[in-house]
Amino acid sequence: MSHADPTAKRPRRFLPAGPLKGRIRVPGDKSISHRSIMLGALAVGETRVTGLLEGEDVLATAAAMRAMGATVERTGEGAWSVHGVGVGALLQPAGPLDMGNSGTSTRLLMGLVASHPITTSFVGDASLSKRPMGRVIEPLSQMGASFEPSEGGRLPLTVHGACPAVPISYRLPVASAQVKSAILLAGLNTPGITTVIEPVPTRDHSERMLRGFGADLNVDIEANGTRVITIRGEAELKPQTIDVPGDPSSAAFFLVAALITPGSEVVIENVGLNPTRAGLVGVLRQMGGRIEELNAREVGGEPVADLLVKHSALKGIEVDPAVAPSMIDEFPALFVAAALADGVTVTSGLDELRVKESDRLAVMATALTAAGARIEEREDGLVITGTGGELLPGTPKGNGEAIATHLDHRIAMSMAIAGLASREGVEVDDTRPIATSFPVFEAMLERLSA
Ligand SMILES: O=C(O)C1=C[C@@H](OP(=O)(O)O)[C@@H](O)[C@H](O)C1
Ligand SMILES: C=C(OP(=O)(O)O)C(=O)O
Repeated sequence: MSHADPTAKRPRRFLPAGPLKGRIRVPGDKSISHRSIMLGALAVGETRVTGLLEGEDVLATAAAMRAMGATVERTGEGAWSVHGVGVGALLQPAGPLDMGNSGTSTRLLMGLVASHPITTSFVGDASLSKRPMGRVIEPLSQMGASFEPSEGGRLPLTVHGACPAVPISYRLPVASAQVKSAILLAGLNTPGITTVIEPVPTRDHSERMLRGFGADLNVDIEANGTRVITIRGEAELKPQTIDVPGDPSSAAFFLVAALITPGSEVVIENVGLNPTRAGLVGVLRQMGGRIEELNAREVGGEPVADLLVKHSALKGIEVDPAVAPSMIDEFPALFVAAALADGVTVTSGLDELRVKESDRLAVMATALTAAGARIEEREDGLVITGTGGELLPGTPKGNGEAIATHLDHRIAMSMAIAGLASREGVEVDDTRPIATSFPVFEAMLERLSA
């Protein structure tokens, strides 16, 4: 019997490795997985999902939808069946909804609850409890819901849904798919037409999937690129069969790992390449990364391809801030690529990275510096002077101590791949958060470098 303390951190040293070779298939897209369960839970009848990401964040969404009356069952590996209750028929959960580490679950479900006759509390881990919820509280309050948040608009918080809610027209003050989606989901059970005006486009899975489930949703694109999204409420959703494409945000770690590890050649199969998500591939190519798209096709209404990636001599570039929303979760991995490139990489327009699972600008600056990189942290981005080769610990600021990951899965995985290109390895203080989005990450990394 194991006496290991389940609450203890799980540190690990990621060692330099030989070339990465082989084919992998990363788990299903996290954003699409959350939405499959939420929308399935609102449709009348059975929605079947394959390729669902079975990470902790998505399991938190599944548990919450169950607590509000839907039947959500696992029928096989990545195969799930959801019997929905119908829009407007979510039930009052018996206790607080535990969102774990997941911002997407929290903000989207706050939207759903906001237009149902439900009062419930949302709780989460230490990381999630620091993240700003005011950005959804504001529009959802305009729709009639009321909120009792903790100080600073944070979790734990209680939502009192409004039924009927009031349709609004809301211009997004931050480029956030979570805020957009929260309003659209609230709009599903709101009489009349709810409008979201999106000056900077963000991932559009909610729009695609709501339409796929039969919602009356329309997107107009103005001459300046602003997107005006309208949804007619009191909708009836029809159950769907969904095949979830591989997550480009998970593929990102292996793209970068193969690019920076000499001799590597890897095929990552079935990667979602929705243009609102695929920014990293273009940026890595601009840096000289050899990435080919093979077998381009459509899966679950999303563009998908197999990516062939080979070790490449990367060079530093200035990253156009306009691409940021289409690769927002991939910056920690990009920073690793930049730390090993030849020359300087400048990033800007990344204020949103400061309110993710951790402050990803500060935490990656500290982590990469400790691993031997040269980083200048600015208000809205990092300036990284690449080594053009490997990371050498023991630089003046590096202290060889374990990298602090601050309950952030993407920091842990980014620094794990930085270890591949280091002379002495990189020690990550806690690998547990990886399970939120990519439970098989470590096994996949071992298989490719074996
Ligand atoms: O809508 C989504 O599924 C997500 C939107 C993004 O967050 P923001 O909306 O806060 O940018 C992203 O960082 C997150 O991982 C998933
Ligand atoms: C920001 C992320 O997720 P969330 O906001 O759902 O916690 C992420 O996965 O990088």
